Amino acid sequence: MSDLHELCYFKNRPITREEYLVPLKAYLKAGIPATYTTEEAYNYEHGVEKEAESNTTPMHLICEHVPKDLNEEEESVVLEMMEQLWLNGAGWCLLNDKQETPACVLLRRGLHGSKYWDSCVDSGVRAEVLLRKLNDPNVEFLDDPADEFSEVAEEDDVPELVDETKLSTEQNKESGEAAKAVEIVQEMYNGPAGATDTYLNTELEYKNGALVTKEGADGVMMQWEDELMKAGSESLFKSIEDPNDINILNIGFGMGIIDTMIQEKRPTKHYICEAHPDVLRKMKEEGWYEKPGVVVLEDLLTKGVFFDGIYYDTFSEHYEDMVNDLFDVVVGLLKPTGVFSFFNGLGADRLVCYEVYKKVVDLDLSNYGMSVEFKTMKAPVTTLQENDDSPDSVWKDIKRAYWRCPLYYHPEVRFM
Ligand SMILES: C[S@@+](CC[C@H](N)C(=O)[O-])C[C@H]1O[C@@H](n2cnc3c(N)ncnc32)[C@H](O)[C@@H]1O
Repeated sequence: MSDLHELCYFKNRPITREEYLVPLKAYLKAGIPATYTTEEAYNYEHGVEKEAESNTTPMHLICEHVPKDLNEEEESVVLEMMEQLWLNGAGWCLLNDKQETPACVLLRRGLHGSKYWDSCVDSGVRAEVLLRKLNDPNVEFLDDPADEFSEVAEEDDVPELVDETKLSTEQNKESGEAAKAVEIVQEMYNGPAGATDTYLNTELEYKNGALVTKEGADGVMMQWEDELMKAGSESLFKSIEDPNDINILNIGFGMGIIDTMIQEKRPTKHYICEAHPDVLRKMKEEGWYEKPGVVVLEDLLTKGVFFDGIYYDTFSEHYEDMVNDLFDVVVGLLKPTGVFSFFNGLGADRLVCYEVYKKVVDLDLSNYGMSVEFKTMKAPVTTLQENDDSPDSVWKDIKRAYWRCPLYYHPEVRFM
């Protein structure tokens, strides 16, 4: 084990700047990467050449060993140690041998919501926002960023944010671990199916309280989400401009759960946008095309109608689609008093990713002059991994669980 790792076990108390922060900074300055793993240290010491499969980083060790009874002073030293590691490119979503990110370790130890947890989430948000910028074709890189990196690293008086951004950029570009982390995150956020075109050409079936793809058994919609849909339908009727002229739009019919709830509230007009032929067939069979006030749109056309409430819950679409296309549409179609809500499954494979995306979506919406409020709800325990083998697990016969969080953050979005 390296000295850097040794430090992260917090064997000596009290935790002071001199004993912990100062050496940590020195190791990093001497060139030990913030992503140096215990597996790499082991392989080095034992002459193993094979690349390790897991990544237990110093950040994992800190999250695993930070004592729970720290006083304020000690806590601030630990937080500064974490900041130093983030600043030097520690990965917020690298996985240890238990497939845990550093924040997952905190969660397991009952430290969800602690300052250490917030530090992990904030680092994730910065990394995600930066990643977006790096992928933006309009961003130009000036000169050779490697030169800039070494200059910046040596200047102590450079403002922190600038410093961190440049360091992280380099880390993301140069480190294999960071690239792997990016892959993991993208996989997490991309949801159960990749592309809309493929999805629309995939046969679906309604089976055992779920809408699934016929061959792959991907869950498109499941009955256990009804409480979440209830919260969605309530939100849509919260800011009605004229009670005699209520217009609601739902994008994505699925099992018609939210649409049935919307119907019970008798809006003047209820637009439903749905694209999949098998779902449209089901809607015809169930008489949705003939219901008074219901307008079925097979494509999201602008009809000169403005909505009191818009709900969005589709399948196989990526977060980028929401930011790049949907938010434009919402801004154009929502009444100034209206409420927009959506099925919030962004990053729901793990709580830390879910909370990172909660912040990212807030930042993105603010660019549209909108703000989001989240109401915390409990998600059914049968969705959690530890219940996978129980007979009432909702994931029985479903290829891939798309929900693993104990909480659901129900979003309500309004113009600021
Ligand atoms: C998760 S389900 C919606 C479930 C619905 N909220 C409910 O309460 O039952 C997603 C639905 O969105 C539909 N969908 C997928 N892509 C779409 C698109 N581009 N436009 C409209 N609907 C789409 C799918 O066919 C599917 O019926």
